[in-house]
Amino acid sequence: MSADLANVAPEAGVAKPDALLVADGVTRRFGGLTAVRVDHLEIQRGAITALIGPNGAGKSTLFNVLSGFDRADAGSWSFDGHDISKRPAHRVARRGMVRTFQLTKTLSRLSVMENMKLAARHQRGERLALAVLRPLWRSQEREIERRADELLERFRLSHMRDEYAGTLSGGQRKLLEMARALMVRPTMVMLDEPMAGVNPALTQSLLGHITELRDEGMTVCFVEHDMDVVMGISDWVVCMAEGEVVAEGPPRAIGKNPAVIDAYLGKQHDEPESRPDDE
Ligand SMILES: Nc1ncnc2c1ncn2[C@@H]1O[C@H](COP(=O)(O)OP(=O)(O)OP(=O)(O)O)[C@@H](O)[C@H]1O
Repeated sequence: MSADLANVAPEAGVAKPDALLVADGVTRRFGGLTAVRVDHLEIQRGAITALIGPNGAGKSTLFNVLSGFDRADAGSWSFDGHDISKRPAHRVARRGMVRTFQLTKTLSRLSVMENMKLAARHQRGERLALAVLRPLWRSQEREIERRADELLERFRLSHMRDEYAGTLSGGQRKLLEMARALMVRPTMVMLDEPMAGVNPALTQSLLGHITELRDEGMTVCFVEHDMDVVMGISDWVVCMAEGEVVAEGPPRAIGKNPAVIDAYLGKQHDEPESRPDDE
């Protein structure tokens, strides 16, 4: 664990010594269902934070809201001291916070390189620039391509550069998702289940890439179901259940936290079905 987090109390909503992202009162409702109601959450700069919790806990919804891909019904959140609540995704990305997305059908029909270029344009929100600054755009295009090649090399996808993204294996897709997110040199990446559908050989490689990003100073927050992965690479773990943050702590302690056990097994797990006194 990074030394900075060593003295942080393992409590839901606890303050961090150097918080990059700070969220308050974030609520997202879908009809009658409150998918997210996070009172307070801080994400430590330069650390790997895992977001865990049972299915339907609200993890992806929280990611979507914080990164500007979904709207909140209430709440505010700041990134590096700047209020980014209610900002669209490309403005959040411009501030330095980017989330990964699974490759959609449309993206599968584009080449790996086209995917990389598209990520840069979308994250920068360049529609206006395209219309107004064509000459500048051409030189930007070259810079984008140079950056893309650099990242494809780093993630060992150079040989797939001109292939359709749809032909990539599950693990290669995850690498491409990560590479796409890095096109705009973010300070924080939010990875949604980066290991899902990845074979064990590539899992190691992906884990290596994630810790490498942290070691280079990037802040990483990821949603993950695989506890071995969580234990293996996170500096801090946040557990959600029914929309709320119910526990936080270092990975070695989180599995023993009663609130985490309750979240996964249901509160009734420690209540015997019938007590001897009842008889
Ligand atoms: N667009 C939507 N419309 C209606 N309900 C939604 C929508 N998105 C999410 N929900 C509901 O909000 C709740 C939280 O979902 P969310 O996907 O955020 O959970 P999660 O923790 O990411 O789950 P999982 O681990 O299964 O991906 C769920 O009950 C889900 O059905």
